[in-house]
Amino acid sequence: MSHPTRAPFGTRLGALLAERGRLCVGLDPHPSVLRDWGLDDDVAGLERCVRGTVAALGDLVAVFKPQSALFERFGSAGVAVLERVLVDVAEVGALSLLDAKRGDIGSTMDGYAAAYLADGAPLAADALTVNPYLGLDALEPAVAAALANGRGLYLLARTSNPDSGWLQLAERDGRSVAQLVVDAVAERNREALAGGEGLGPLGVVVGGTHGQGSLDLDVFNGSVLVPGVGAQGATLADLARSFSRPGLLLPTSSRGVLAAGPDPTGLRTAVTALLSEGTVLTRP
Ligand SMILES: O=C(O)c1cc(=O)[nH]c(=O)n1[C@@H]1O[C@H](COP(=O)(O)O)[C@@H](O)[C@H]1O
Repeated sequence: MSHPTRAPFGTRLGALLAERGRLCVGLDPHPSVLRDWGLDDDVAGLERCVRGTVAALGDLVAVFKPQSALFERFGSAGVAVLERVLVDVAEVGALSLLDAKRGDIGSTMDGYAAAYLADGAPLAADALTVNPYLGLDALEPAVAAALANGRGLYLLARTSNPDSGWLQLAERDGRSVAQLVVDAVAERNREALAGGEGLGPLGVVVGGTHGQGSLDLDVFNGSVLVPGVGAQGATLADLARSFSRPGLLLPTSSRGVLAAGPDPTGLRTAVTALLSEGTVLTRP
């Protein structure tokens, strides 16, 4: 059942991507980013960087992805900035994807679902990255909360780090572990969509550094978040060549975009260039 006042996540995402273009900007306020912006590596610097980025790009970008770790490193004061920037993202009409990669046994996952996916929670986001490698049963509370509240989840499938294949390309019955995640997500989306068209509420993460590789996305019915664009070396043209269905992709770049700051015009120029480059991702 969807939240009465909020359309399903896939519907909201699809509409916004059609309007603004297919790009997610990661809010990863590393010490090096703050230094390059001429800011101190403290809570005031953190706040200037992330809120300044959303203020500069809020009308251009469909999705912002704050990286929780880089706020948590300042303790409760950093988490307060995360709360504030989640509100900023909502106020500019973009979607927030909180990158916290949560995953724990089901009873604890209830707690994470209450923290990030419940209406009224201070850290509630439109979507959350989650780690399925404890087993899909463990994620059930998050799936239930997301579906009930018109929010989304992105499950890690094939991550961008160099050795992710060590686990994620191991095979069971001829399918890679990453493929098992993709197929399980597609099945849940089919149930959630109940015969309807469009994107389901659950997405997967596939690193752009590896490309599609042996993954089969032919019948996938959700958003595919693709990190690794920019600082990790992938380009949107690479993605268009590598993926059989580039129209499913949500490329995300953090340091690659933030490097153009702090000047708002510089940030907007960098994002406008990526959005126009992103038109190569047109196949459905
Ligand atoms: O889930 C993610 O966003 C993610 C998955 C993955 O496989 N690789 C990956 O880099 N990420 C995140 O995407 C961001 C990449 O940042 P940049 O390399 O600066 O663009 C970081 O916040 C990572 O934690």
